[in-house]
Amino acid sequence: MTQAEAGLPALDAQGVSKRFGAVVALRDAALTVRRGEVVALMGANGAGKSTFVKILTGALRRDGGDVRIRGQDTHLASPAGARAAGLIPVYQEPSLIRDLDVADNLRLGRTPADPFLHWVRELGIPDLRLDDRAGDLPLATLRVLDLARALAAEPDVLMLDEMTAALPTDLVERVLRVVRGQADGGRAVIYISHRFAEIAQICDRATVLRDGATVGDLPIEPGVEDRVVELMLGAALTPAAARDGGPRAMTGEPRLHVRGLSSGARLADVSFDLHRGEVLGVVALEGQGQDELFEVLAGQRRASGGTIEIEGRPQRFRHPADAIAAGLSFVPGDRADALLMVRSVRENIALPILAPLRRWGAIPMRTEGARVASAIERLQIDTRAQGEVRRLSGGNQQKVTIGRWVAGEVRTLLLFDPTRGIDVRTKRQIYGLVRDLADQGASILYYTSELPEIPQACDRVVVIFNGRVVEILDVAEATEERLMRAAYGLTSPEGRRAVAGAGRA
Ligand SMILES: Nc1ncnc2c1ncn2[C@@H]1O[C@H](COP(=O)(O)OP(=O)(O)OP(=O)(O)O)[C@@H](O)[C@H]1O
Repeated sequence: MTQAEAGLPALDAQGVSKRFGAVVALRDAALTVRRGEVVALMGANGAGKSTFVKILTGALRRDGGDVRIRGQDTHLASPAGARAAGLIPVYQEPSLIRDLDVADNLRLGRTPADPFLHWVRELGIPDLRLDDRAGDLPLATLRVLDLARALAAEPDVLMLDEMTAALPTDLVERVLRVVRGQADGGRAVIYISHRFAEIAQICDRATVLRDGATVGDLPIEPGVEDRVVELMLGAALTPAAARDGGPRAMTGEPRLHVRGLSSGARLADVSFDLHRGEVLGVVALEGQGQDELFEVLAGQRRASGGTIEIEGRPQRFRHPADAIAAGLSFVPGDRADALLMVRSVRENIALPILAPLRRWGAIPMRTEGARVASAIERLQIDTRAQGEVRRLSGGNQQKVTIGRWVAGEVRTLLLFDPTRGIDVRTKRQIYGLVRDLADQGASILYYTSELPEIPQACDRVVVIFNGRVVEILDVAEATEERLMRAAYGLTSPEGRRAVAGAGRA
């Protein structure tokens, strides 16, 4: 690199536009990033962030605008061309081919194994084997592997789209350290996220997109959050309504009674009760058995021990249909598992409504239509590209997975990290929805990788460590510090007493 090049922005994009048929995804997007900087790219769901990154990495062609790399006007015609120019992305959805093992995936992407494995260890996954089949790995691991692959390519400009959204807190910390380290080592980073705490921790500036246009570029300093939200939404966000009444008294027979549940190597011994009208939070670091717990409850994986009772009746699930028939509705963390990608928003939301109605002959379209419309409205799903769900922005796809259960009549909802990739305003709507469902008598098990969500949405919280429940707390006592300590296996006497109580049949 010449000295003149070194002084120029690593990447400078101005006036970028892009349409998909009638949908204007970008009108006037601009972004500049220099070496040594982490720039946050922010915007509400559907603002155009992913489209912008795809243009900057050659995955999509822009309709108009200029892109300069180290001062050179550039037409990025393909992902390979962008890679050659040093622009490397990590997208929202895992990119490894599920049917291949890790080694074959590396070969396919021409990723050198040694630096890849170095970054995998650095990022906190010490036990990865190259012969692991990608499809058998948890979503969080797949995301970290995508990042390790990008780092192994030694990017000039690293672009991370919702990198931490599926990660538990311990992995998030490592990722943030590594990403900041990249910039401190002289690289440029573009960081898309809906999490302000992370942005405050590692970013230098925030560029804000609204409806496809850049509307602000601000240095990160104390108090910038409100200004960013205002720019993102075009208005100030009304303060979150305080939860009224505190946790309700949990009396009577629990709706879901789980005792000594175990499965595979990770889920060792989990017991808890979930009551009617209750939202029970689940907190755990990566790989503590939470994935297995939800899979067993959803009928996707067999329990090797323990019991599940629903309203006093013992259950044994052999298939997801058994869990659904027993009234358990599962929203998985990986939306690719939940959605029919080439079907419409309406069909995806109507799926569980139609299944029971079909048994009675003709489908009453009006009832279905009204329920679907109400779910779309309540979750503010952006339906500009509603013909096929795969064309929606990531956050809007996530809303469809939740809308499906809001539109139906849900009794027990198993939510696994439901706000992954969801913007700040819609997150609040989801907490409100979860509370409304509970007020109407639904029971909700709510795993979240974002601790600040617990007081917003939950009545009580169980913390799982090493496949076991180590602490059960009322939300009033569940400070972030206490939850983190418990998540690392450092529990309190009160929490241990509550766990001992739940262990009694
Ligand atoms: N292939 C496509 N065909 C039609 N419309 C599309 C396509 N890809 C994106 N869009 C539309 O472009 C708009 C911007 O989407 P984009 O994914 O860039 O948003 P985003 O800011 O990344 O949102 P999120 O925070 O939800 O990930 C959305 O209305 C989306 O539906």
